[in-house]
Amino acid sequence: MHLTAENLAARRGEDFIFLNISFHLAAGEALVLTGKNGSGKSTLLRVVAGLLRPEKGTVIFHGEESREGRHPGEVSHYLGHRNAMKNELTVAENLDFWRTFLGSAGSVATPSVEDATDAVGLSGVTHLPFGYLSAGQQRRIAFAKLLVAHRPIWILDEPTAALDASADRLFADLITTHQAKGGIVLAATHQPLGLRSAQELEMTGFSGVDAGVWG
Ligand SMILES: Nc1ncnc2c1ncn2[C@@H]1O[C@H](COP(=O)(O)OP(=O)(O)OP(=O)(O)O)[C@@H](O)[C@H]1O
Repeated sequence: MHLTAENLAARRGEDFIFLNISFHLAAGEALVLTGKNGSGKSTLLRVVAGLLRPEKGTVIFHGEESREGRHPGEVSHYLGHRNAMKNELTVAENLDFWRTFLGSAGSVATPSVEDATDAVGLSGVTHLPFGYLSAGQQRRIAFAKLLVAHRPIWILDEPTAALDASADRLFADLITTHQAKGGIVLAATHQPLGLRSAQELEMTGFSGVDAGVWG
């Protein structure tokens, strides 16, 4: 299993945000994107997730079940800045929706909604409307979405924003467990996540493109 990006370039509006980005991630490996605000981290993650079309270049996932390459967006979880949950639905209804909607890639067993909320340190909240939870609790439930449906690639944009120190450690442990099972992780972050087998890519944004940083 591996994920390969070759010579990716993306534009927002008139400007190129990055050019010639290439990377290769094998099973169990992670890519951590760093760089200042506006440097293009979210843009690159959205390209890999299939939410934005690259201006040029390719990104392809090769799984174990088939020799054919697929777009990684088909086999990824994307955790963006927003939590992608409905405030008026309960935690259980939200997670049930995602479990059904996403299905499971492959035949990997996934935890129940209750077990997934336990795993993010929030037992006994599944009956509450999502909107009743605090910002940090909501982020934890958004993370539980990654557990209730199996996806080999996790694409995480600032996953630990709004979290306390214990949640930081918990997320790092869940990500490490995903990697240990052969999962691939791409994460944009302003704070070290302490991931294992991680490559770092520092994004420089439009000014970097101008200065020829990306060659
Ligand atoms: N929808 C859009 N239309 C035009 N430009 C955009 C759009 N979204 C983002 N941009 C621009 O693209 C550049 C890269 O933004 P991006 O969100 O990828 O940065 P980032 O590194 O993730 O930043 P942050 O650390 O603040 O989350 C910025 O200059 C931003 O203004």
